[in-house]
Amino acid sequence: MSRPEIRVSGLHKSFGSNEVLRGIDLEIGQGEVVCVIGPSGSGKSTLLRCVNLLEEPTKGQVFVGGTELTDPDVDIDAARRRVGMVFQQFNLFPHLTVTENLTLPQRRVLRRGKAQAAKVAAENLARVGLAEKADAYPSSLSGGQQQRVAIARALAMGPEVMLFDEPTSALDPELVGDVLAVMRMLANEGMTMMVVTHEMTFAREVADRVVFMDGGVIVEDGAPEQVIAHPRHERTRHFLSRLLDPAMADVEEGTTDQAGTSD
Ligand SMILES: Nc1ncnc2c1ncn2[C@@H]1O[C@H](COP(=O)(O)OP(=O)(O)OP(=O)(O)O)[C@@H](O)[C@H]1O
Repeated sequence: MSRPEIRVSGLHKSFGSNEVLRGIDLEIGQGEVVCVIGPSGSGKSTLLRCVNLLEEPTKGQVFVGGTELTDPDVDIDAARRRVGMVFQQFNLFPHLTVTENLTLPQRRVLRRGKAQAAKVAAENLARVGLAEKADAYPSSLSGGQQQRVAIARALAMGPEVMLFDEPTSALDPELVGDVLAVMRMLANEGMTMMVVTHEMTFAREVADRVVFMDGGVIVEDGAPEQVIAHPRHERTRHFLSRLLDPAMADVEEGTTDQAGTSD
């Protein structure tokens, strides 16, 4: 692997007595795309949130581009700017235009001048295929377009790595493809990406590695074909069989009705 762009070492996170991350070690190389999968509550979001210090780890270290973000002496705001984050919800300001949604954080956080911020906004809107929506308000856009604006907003801050937390799970199925296409483009451009997703086609086709988490630990970490098609661990196999065939979950949990259908 090239120099790790993201390195997580001995990471623990507890909320009160609930130990959510129980010793995570993970390295992601420059330009690598890693998809993180796992059951609900396994700690995937908490791991992402620890990588950009939206959550403070209880123990362990996080490095991005060689800088330790968990070093108490580090300039936390500067360090955090190196990490772009895209959430399930788009979190756009409804009263601002698309361009203003992109310029505001640049001006407030990076102290960019108005013209420079507008130029960077325009470049990144073009990058996600939304140049013609520059003056629109978020409410006039589809969910997929709003998520692409959220991606452009993160890119406009010039991050070294991008984290995606279930970026398509709030979208209608027909809108998912456009967002995944933008993520695929970023991967092809060499962006280092960590993506929590259950989009298995994306994981198979775009990811360099798939990491399976369960119970706050990494159970399996390998090439997509290996983890998805030939999982080594029973826990991974069980999760994937339920994910790829949701009807199985109903059968196992006894929720299938007597006629054999479920709703
Ligand atoms: N801010 C918080 N305060 C208290 N508990 C939290 C907090 N954030 C997460 N947790 C708990 O941590 C555990 C793991 O949550 P997390 O969201 O990381 O899991 P996940 O694998 O991303 O799940 P999902 O797929 O449902 O999003 C859950 O039990 C959750 O309730």
